[in-house]
This record gives sequence, structure tokens and C-alpha cells, in this order.
Amino acid sequence: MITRRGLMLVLSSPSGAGKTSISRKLLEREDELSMSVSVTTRPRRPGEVQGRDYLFIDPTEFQLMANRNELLEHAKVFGNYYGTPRGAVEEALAAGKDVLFDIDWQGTQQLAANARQDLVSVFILPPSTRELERRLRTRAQDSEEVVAQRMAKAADEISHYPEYQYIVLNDDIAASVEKIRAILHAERLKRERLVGLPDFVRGLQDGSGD
Ligand SMILES: Nc1ncnc2c1ncn2[C@@H]1O[C@H](COP(=O)(O)OP(=O)(O)OP(=O)(O)O)[C@@H](O)[C@H]1O
Ligand SMILES: Nc1nc2c(ncn2[C@@H]2O[C@H](COP(=O)(O)O)[C@@H](O)[C@H]2O)c(=O)[nH]1
Repeated sequence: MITRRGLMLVLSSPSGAGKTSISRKLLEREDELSMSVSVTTRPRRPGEVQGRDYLFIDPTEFQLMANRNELLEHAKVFGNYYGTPRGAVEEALAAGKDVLFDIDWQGTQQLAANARQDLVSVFILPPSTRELERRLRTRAQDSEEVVAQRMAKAADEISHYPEYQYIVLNDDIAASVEKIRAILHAERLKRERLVGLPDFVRGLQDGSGD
């Protein structure tokens, strides 16, 4: 019997390039994929739902979670704290399920340091700086000040693209989703992820695997 270890599919990008939009569409199409819901100290945006988009917590609670080693990775991004709760991810991976992450480059580096073999990392680029700013503005969920702060950090975020295995230029969202699905489907077939493969092949070779 061949089974498979779950993988961690990470999407990173400068703010506004499209990670959240792409993630939602991926989850609609991929039954075996679940979203890692982060904790954050950032204020909730209009329309965001507690427990679906984030677990919104206060800085004291965040610090407690970090101290208790309940976060798989954590980072300060744009002045707020964000982190990945460890329990849900470890449970899903152990059950052979894949987990989708929308996290920044700092978090990706931490996951890579601890579990590089289970990580599939994708960096999403916007088609242009002008389009990135247009997307942040038309999302209409952040103040002028926040948009300016995120645009000021975009070049720095983009400088981390060489740390990622795959690059997707998010011009057309449907096409971007299909590209990431293709990455996911190919990565699922990687020999290294298959558990029980040597025994299965040995059975084929010696004829005992009927
Ligand atoms: N390919 C695309 N073409 C046009 N608009 C897009 C495209 N992808 C995403 N958008 C729009 O851009 C805006 C920002 O997208 P989204 O919130 O998904 O970005 P994000 O990378 O998750 O941002 P953040 O890092 O701030 O969470 C949204 O209004 C979304 O509808
Ligand atoms: N290292 C982590 N980064 C995270 C996590 N959750 C989200 N993020 C990143 O933060 C910025 C801003 O997100 P926003 O929702 O405030 O627009 C973005 O780059 C996210 O990818 C996390 O758990 N860890």
C-alpha cells in the first residue's frame, strides 16, 4: 500500500498581489487541501470573519501562544504580529492532508528551516507596481496610510522571490489558480513524499505483491 505525507503549500507575495483571492479559489477546487488559519493582532477588516480569515487575538495572547511553542512560525508584518497555530497543521499533515498557507517570507524561512522536505513554496508577483497599488486601493479595506505603508514595503518583499521554488505572475486570476493547481498536483507525485513505495516496488520485483 502506498500512502503520502501531506505537504505545506505556501503562497507569499507583496501585499495586494492576490494571495487571498487565489487561496479562496484553490480551496473551492481542491478537496484535499485545507487552509491554515493564522492568528493575528491586526484589527479585523470589514467583512472578515473570526476563525475563517484569521483568529484575531490581542498581543498578550499572541505572546503567550509564542511562549508556549504553539506557533509553527510567527513574524511581525507591517507593525502587527501574525503566526501559524501548530496543532491544526500537524494534525492535517499526519493524516496525509495538504495545507495551504498565506504567509510572508519570514514565516516561509522558518517553515523551511524546520520542514523543508514538506514545503512547496510559491511567490506571486503582480504584473506591475501600478497594478499592485490599484489592487490595494480597489480592495478598499485599508486606510490611505496603510496602503502607502504596504506599497513602501513592496520592493523589499519582492526581493525575497529567489527563496521560493515557483513563481506565478498573477495577471489573470483564473490562470494563476490553474498554474498553482498544476504545481500542487505534480508535487503530490514526488517520490520522496510516498510512504511504502520501496516495499510496494519490492513486491512487484519479487512477485509477492499480488
Ligand atoms: N489577477 C487579478 N486581477 C485583478 N485583480 C486581482 C487579481 N488578483 C487579485 N485581485 C484583486 O486585488 C485585491 C488584492 O487581492 P488579495 O486581497 O487577494 O491580495 P493579498 O495578496 O492577499 O493581499 P494581502 O497580502 O494584503 O493579504 C483584491 O481586491 C482582489 O480582488
Ligand atoms: N509569517 C506570517 N505571515 C502571515 C501570517 N498570516 C498572514 N501573513 C502575512 O501578513 C501579511 C499581511 O496580511 P494581511 O491579511 O494583513 O493583509 C501578508 O503578507 C500575509 O501573507 C502568518 O501566520 N505568518
